[in-house]
Amino acid sequence: MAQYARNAAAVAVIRLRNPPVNALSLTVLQALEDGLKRADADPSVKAVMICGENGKFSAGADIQGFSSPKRQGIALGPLVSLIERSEKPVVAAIEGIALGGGLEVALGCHFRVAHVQARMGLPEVTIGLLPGAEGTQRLPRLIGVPAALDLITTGRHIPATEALKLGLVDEVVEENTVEAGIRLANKLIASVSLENVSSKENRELCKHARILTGCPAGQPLGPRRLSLKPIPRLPNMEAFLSEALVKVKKQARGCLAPELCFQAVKAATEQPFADGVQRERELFNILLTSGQAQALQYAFFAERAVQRWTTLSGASWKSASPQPIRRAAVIGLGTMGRGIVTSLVKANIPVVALEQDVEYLNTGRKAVMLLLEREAMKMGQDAQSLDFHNPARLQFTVDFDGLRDVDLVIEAVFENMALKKEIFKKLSGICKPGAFLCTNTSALNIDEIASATSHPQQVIGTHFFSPAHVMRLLEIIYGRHTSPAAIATAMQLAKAMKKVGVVVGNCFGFVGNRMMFPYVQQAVFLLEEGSRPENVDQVIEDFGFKIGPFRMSDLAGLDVGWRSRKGQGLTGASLPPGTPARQRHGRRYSPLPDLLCEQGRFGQKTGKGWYQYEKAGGRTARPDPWLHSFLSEYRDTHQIKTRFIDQEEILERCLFSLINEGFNILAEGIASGPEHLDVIYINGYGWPKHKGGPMFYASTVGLPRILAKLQKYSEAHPDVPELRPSAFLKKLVAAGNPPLKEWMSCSGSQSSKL
Ligand SMILES: CC(C)(COP(=O)(O)OP(=O)(O)OC[C@H]1O[C@@H](n2cnc3c(N)ncnc32)[C@H](O)[C@@H]1OP(=O)(O)O)[C@@H](O)C(=O)NCCC(=O)NCCSC(=O)C[C@@H](O)CCCCCCCCCCCCC(=O)O
Repeated sequence: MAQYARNAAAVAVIRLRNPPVNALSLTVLQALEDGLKRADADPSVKAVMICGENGKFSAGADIQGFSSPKRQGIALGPLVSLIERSEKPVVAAIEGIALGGGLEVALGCHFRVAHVQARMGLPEVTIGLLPGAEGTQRLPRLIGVPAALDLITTGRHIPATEALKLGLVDEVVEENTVEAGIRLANKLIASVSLENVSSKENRELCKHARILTGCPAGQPLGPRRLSLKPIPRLPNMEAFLSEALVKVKKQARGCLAPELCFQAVKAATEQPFADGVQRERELFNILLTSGQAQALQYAFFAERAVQRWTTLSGASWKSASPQPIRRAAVIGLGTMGRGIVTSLVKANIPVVALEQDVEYLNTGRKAVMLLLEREAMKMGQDAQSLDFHNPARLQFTVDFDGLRDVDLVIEAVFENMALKKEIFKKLSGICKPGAFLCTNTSALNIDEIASATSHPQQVIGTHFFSPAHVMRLLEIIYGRHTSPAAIATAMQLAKAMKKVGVVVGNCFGFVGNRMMFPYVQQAVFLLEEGSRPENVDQVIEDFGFKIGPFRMSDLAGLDVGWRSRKGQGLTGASLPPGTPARQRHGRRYSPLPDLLCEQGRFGQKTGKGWYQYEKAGGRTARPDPWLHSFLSEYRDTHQIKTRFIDQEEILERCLFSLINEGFNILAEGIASGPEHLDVIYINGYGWPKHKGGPMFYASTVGLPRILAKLQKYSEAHPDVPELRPSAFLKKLVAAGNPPLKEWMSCSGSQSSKL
């Protein structure tokens, strides 16, 4: 709702109230409209101030409402117009946040005062929409087309100081914003009512109010009504807009909202306000019904739902308390360790960074300092807080004794079980008993690592993604003995590092890599059967992935998987003589990646892999004629009949096998809901967010179709168990293809939090 109050000095205060973020539900909108009408009808009210409860103006329209079947009721756009038309000055007092529809309400007000720590923005684009309450028409009139286009197409939040520079707010205050808003409202009242009074003091007050408001005498509000303002012209508007469109399209990678945001702002430059608003509405409705908005809004809530973690044994976020991390340590300063140290420093956690010897330490130290300097450059003034040259904040050592008093250690050494166990044994003897011992591993067994310590309840997996200071995902893996406090602490740490932590169970590859395995496997099988790396990558990139499986493999290095397969006895010296080239343990196996590695083709780092590069370390992938003839010879050698494989088959075999593994993971309780898998894939594996993640995508394709396709491919490839439909998928189809939020109630495992 919105609370209406009168203060003694003729200012009506309307306070938006809908905890926790004062989202503009229909009830809030109705109360806001009632408040405005009441203030208008009361002759003793001379000005209105709108603010939000609990130090937050508003996070915008209630996102839940967009997916509710009943969307009738008062619309926000007309309400913003109503505010703007008011004959009594309306002031917005912005504290905390004014986002989306919240900022649009503020744009309807005649004056805006913001607290210095407030943040503002129009993030609708990030949930697949555009500012649909006339914001695409008012904002460019206020701050100009380039700045408005930037805010609307990126959805970025800006601090109050930047808003002041842009002219988005009139005043930034450090003190109580509501009081400042009332003070301004009182000055405005004085400006209106004292116009014709001739005392010197009143004339001064009037002058002050006019300077403050920029309103000429006798027309106190006209120029403050943004709908009446012309769009600030650019000398080269057309050229500017064409360039901007190219940029927006490039960054959107198949997501509709940025381009439609652009179109709405373009309409503001070409049409009168009312027509622009009409265009905004049309474009808004296209987005609202596009499916992408639904996917992006699902992703928004999924990211919040995974914060409410549970484990198979019933531990959960409700009962577990995170422990404070006053000091942390990182072991190993390779690529991952450097990124992890950087993330911790940025989170203001003092760090001890440890390497095995002085040479490695010096190399690692240089690399970390370089990363931190780059981060500091990006942060500008705020960088002072990093203070990373201070040894109390960041210390480098080769001495394990330096780890005695840390609260948490993140081991980030080479992916080798024996080495990790040796380190954990050492840590167990050195660290204080309450210290949490985290292992950065992408696949290894957490329980086995924990078995090397005397307090396995403190051991937990923290799977960072490369580059660790950039990637948002942190897969948090609990073992058999991991304590709820360790999970809660790791989740808290993820938040401090501005990452999204997802709690999952312990199995080979955990969630992300376990689902990735069948996807990559299918991609390689497709090469055997007739595709080329560039065909497969193109299909996957057209779907919206940032990078296809072969470009990805070249980037990560083919040697990583090769080492792991050698370790598993799938290739290399330990392979029993007589093992068929294309079969392991009775299943289909492709030795293609091993053969490339044997040729020294490790990907970008060697200048050759699935593609060729301009040089070792080069980044521009070009199709490689050598690889094409190598594939032909390989097919001849193994008498594989080549066929044309269409895009549909490429997409389905890669994605449906990945999704199928997702259903197995859910059935086993390794993740407690489909939203966990989706958050992992969006934030760690480049799954296009506007397709909602693999499990959401499955729900949009329809589970019966996924099942039928898997059955078809499985019959064609009986030696590929990953294509055999998961029992849980079959169960869901038999249960009538229930909506995603009901899946877990059919699993016999835990329930989804969505
Ligand atoms: C606000 C935040 C920055 C806060 O972050 P923080 O980390 O502090 O906290 P959380 O993110 O965990 O959030 C706490 C809590 O609040 C929930 N929540 C947050 N924002 C919203 C919201 N806007 N709506 C609902 N719920 C919200 C969140 O889920 C958490 O809940 P939990 O249960 O997990 O505790 C951060 O939350 C944030 O960034 N929020 C989103 C901000 C945003 O995107 N705002 C834009 C919203 S969309 C909008 O405003 C649209 C407008 O332009 C108006 C459009 C006009 C509408 C017209 C509609 C007409 C439709 C009819 C068309 C007819 C055609 C037809 O029928 O076919």
